[in-house]
Amino acid sequence: MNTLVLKFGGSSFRDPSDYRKVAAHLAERQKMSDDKIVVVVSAMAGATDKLKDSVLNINKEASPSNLDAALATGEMLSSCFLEAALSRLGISAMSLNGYSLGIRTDSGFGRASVKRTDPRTILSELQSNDVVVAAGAQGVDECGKISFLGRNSSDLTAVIIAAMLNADTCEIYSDVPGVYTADPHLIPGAQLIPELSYLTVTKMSRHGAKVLHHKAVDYAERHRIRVVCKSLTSNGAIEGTIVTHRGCGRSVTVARDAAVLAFSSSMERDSFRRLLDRHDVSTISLEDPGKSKICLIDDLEFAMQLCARGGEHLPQSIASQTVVAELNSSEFRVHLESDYDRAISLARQIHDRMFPGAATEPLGLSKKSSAQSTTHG
Ligand SMILES: Nc1ncnc2c1ncn2[C@@H]1O[C@H](COP(=O)(O)OP(=O)(O)O)[C@@H](O)[C@H]1O
Ligand SMILES: N[C@@H](CC(=O)OP(=O)(O)O)C(=O)O
Repeated sequence: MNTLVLKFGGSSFRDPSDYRKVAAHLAERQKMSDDKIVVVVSAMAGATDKLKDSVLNINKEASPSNLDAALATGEMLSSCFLEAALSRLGISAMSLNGYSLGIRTDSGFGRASVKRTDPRTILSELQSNDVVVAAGAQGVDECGKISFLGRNSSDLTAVIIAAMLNADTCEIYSDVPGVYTADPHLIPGAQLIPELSYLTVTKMSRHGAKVLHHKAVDYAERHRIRVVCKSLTSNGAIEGTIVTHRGCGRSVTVARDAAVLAFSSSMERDSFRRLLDRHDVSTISLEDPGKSKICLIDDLEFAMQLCARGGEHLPQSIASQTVVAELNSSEFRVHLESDYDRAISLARQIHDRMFPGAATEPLGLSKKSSAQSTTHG
């Protein structure tokens, strides 16, 4: 049995009517082949943040496992909505969530790591249904507690399921058709990159390009899965970028609200960085002579917990900055800017320099209105 694995992120579900649009697309796909479909969904846009705020408003010290159980409900609900939209079209569909998906994790709540996978439940549901709808970003730990794989990790769920089912391709749908030379919502003239290597996309993602999660790209590379980025439009699906072993693009990335941690010595910084590396927390190094800084674009809370548990020296200061990174050939040049608008104009200047003559109007809406310069990464 051949199975198609597709993923629709929160950007595809801004309104409840979007579930019907996605269901209609799946119905079309079904008509085109006899393949079964597994579709991974994220929570509706903004839902995960709302759930997190709600729990923390009730108890700002809610336990990580309590938070995970709450956040996972965003994807659970989304999968039920899509099941409803599919059955309305007469398509037999079953939604599965972390309790039944066959994804076992450790108990690292908040950013749990996958330990093993078991395709039996999905396969058995595919025997009696045409479509399985899987709630993204979740699994269960060895005690059967729900665990969240991390923010934006539904991409990872999709790739894990593709690997479980021996699918050779995983299609990731979002509100842009693929990976661009910069965020097309921020940078006029950002260009779609038709083919990119896993390594390049991972680097872009680790520096703030949200479109694909770096852990998903790593997993896809290890399991030889081709990732295809797509977008659903009123004229059907547009295929933008194929991620394989080929293609290295130049690009500019922007990461807002990154945490810049300053240590009193480079030894303390390096020791902290090694600790983060062991726990797979991405860091951006900043060549800043004498200042011993390191930058995290997310996972600050988790990093500080590791720091406390590991008896490491706490950073002397933590500042919030926007990181603008330019990827040229194999090197990153990193700029820090405390003012977001200035960071955006810097990113635009860099992009104009990289791609002279490309600048036009930004694609669609500008989501958000915007740098000491250091090298690296
Ligand atoms: N280089 C890039 N190429 C394409 N999109 C990018 C890039 N950098 C940032 N983005 C942003 O990634 C967004 C899509 O990712 P995301 O919001 O996580 O989608 P989803 O919710 O569907 O997973 C786009 O709307 C775009 O603003
Ligand atoms: N909803 C979760 C998981 C996710 O992957 O979302 P998205 O596919 O919209 O990036 C989050 O926001 O963290």
